[in-house]
Amino acid sequence: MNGLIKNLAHLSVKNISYVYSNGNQAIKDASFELEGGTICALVGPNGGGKSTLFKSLMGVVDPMDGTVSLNGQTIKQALRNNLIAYVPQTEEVDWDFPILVRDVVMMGRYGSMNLLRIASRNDHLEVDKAIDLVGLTDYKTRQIGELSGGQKKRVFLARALAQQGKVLMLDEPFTGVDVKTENAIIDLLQRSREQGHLILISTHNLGSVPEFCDQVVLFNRSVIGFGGISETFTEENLRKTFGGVLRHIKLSSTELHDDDDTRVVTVLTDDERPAVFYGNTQQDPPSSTVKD
Ligand SMILES: Nc1ncnc2c1ncn2[C@@H]1O[C@H](COP(=O)(O)OP(=O)(O)OP(=O)(O)O)[C@@H](O)[C@H]1O
Repeated sequence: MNGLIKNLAHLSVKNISYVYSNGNQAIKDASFELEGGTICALVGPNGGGKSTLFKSLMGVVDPMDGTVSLNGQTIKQALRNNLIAYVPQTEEVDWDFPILVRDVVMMGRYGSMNLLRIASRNDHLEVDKAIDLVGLTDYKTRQIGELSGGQKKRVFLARALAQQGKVLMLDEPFTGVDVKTENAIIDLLQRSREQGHLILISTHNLGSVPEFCDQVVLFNRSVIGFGGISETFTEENLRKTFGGVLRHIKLSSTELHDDDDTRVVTVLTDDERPAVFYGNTQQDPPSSTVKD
């Protein structure tokens, strides 16, 4: 959070595969590489393997084949060296556990403390700063279970910011948050990118991907497409990723507009009526502006 980070991250995922014990193949021969100073979206259908990919990058599951490394270190070494911060899906957390907001955020500092985990003055300062950045200073001494869904997400974002890892991974941080909170989170991620952090974010909110991400990994068991937003986040690639079923996908890219019409287009399945969305308001489309 303080100034530019040194030695930018280089995350390398090479030919990894993972099969759950019940035979579900969640990842098949996936490869991509990312550098610090980037926000990369991880996009794919439900059950497409995004969370399992995150778990592989967090060392929670061990790929049967392939390798994951960060700056030449194995993921286990990178975790020990405190290089990776993670914001989990809200459902993965036990909210009944009695713990204060500031203590959750302090967990982000554990990797920089000694075995006794005695927080230094600097640890307290960093925790206060991170809580302030996510706008929760007034909630610092609240039990986390007493917060709303969006506030809980911000607590975990603060924990990740306080950790100051080179890589920040967020699993669906926008689910259930209001527009103001989403914008505040995007603003924080953009600031982290400017400092040189590598940010990998899984999201179903496809409309906002071109607005704040530089790169995208399109993922459905394997990498369907990977690269810069303008060349990779295309209708054709999205159709491949989602198996031809696109619902409420808003693309304002020129690919869907050969004219000066800048309205976003929503592509629906074949049996549904096409529609144009103006912000959040659905209206009947002038047929000439919609290509499906
Ligand atoms: N613990 C598990 N045991 C067996 N199969 C699992 C387990 N967790 C996930 N799977 C299966 O692995 C596949 C990938 O699941 P995963 O949760 O990684 O997808 P996802 O892209 O994160 O989905 P969503 O967008 O719905 O969160 C799915 O077919 C899922 O049913």
